[in-house]
Amino acid sequence: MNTDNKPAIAVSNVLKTFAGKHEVKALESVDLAIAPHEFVSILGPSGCGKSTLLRIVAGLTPYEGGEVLVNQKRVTGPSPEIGVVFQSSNMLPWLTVGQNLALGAKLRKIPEAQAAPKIAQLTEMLGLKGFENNHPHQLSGGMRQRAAIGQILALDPQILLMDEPFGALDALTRDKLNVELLRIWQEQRQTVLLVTHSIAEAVFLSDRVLVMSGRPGRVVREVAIDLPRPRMPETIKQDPRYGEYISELSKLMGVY
Ligand SMILES: Nc1ncnc2c1ncn2[C@@H]1O[C@H](COP(=O)(O)OP(=O)(O)OP(=O)(O)O)[C@@H](O)[C@H]1O
Repeated sequence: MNTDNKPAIAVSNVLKTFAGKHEVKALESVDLAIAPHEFVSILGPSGCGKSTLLRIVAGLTPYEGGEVLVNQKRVTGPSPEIGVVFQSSNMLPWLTVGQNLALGAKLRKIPEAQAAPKIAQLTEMLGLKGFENNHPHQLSGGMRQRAAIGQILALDPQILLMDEPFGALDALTRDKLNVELLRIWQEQRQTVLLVTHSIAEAVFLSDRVLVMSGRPGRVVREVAIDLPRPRMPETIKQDPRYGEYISELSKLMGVY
C-alpha cells in the first residue's frame, strides 16, 4: 500500500537486451516515475520497446540493468497489486463471461459470496449485464475487451498496466471505451500506465504523456496534459489546448 508521495512506479536506468542469433538491444537507460493515482501514457515508434517496458514493470519479463520499483518494492515477478490488460483479451474461451470475471477471485480462494457483489457491480458498470452466460466468442470486439478489463479490475489492482487495450477496435468503439475507462479511473483511481499508438487517445486520457525514442528505447520527452477533468469527448475536443497537445506530440513523434 502506498502511503506517501513516493512514486507508485519507479524505473531507473533499465536495460534490456534480447539474446539470440540477432541480439536486440530493446531498452537502454530507461527512466520514469509515476505518482500514485496518476494516468500516464507511453508513445513511441513501432519496435522501440514499449511492450517490453510494460512487461518488465508487470514482472513478466526479466531485465538486466537498473531497477524497477512498484510501491517501493523491487519487481521480481508478477504481483497481485498489478493488473495487466493486453490488446487481445486474456479471457479463457471455454468459460462464460461471468466465470471469467469470477476466475481471479476463485484462483485466490476468495469465497464466492464475498466476490459476487464486486463482480455484479463490474458487470453493470461495463455494460455486460445480460451477457454473463455468453462465451467470449459470442461478444463483439468492444464487449470482449470490456470484459477483459473487468476480469482484471475484479482483482482490485492498485496499478493498471495496459498494452494497446483498444488497438484492435474501430474508432467509435475505441472512443466509447476511452470514456468508460476514464469513468472507472475517476472512481477507483488506480495508477495507470498505458501503451498506445494513438496520440489523440494519449492526450484525451492522460495526466502525462511520455515519448520514447527509436530502439533502443529511452524516455526522451514528456508532456503534461493540463486539461480539466472529468473529461468528455464533446468538451475536450473543443478545447484549443487539446489540438495543441496533439500537434506538439505529433511533432515530437515525427508525424509532421
Ligand atoms: N521475446 C522476445 N525475443 C526477442 N526479441 C524480442 C522479444 N520481445 C520483443 N523483442 C524485440 O524487442 C524490440 C522491442 O519490442 P516491443 O514489442 O517491446 O516494441 P513496441 O514498441 O511495443 O512495438 P510495437 O509498437 O510495434 O508494438 C523489437 O525489436 C522486438 O523484435
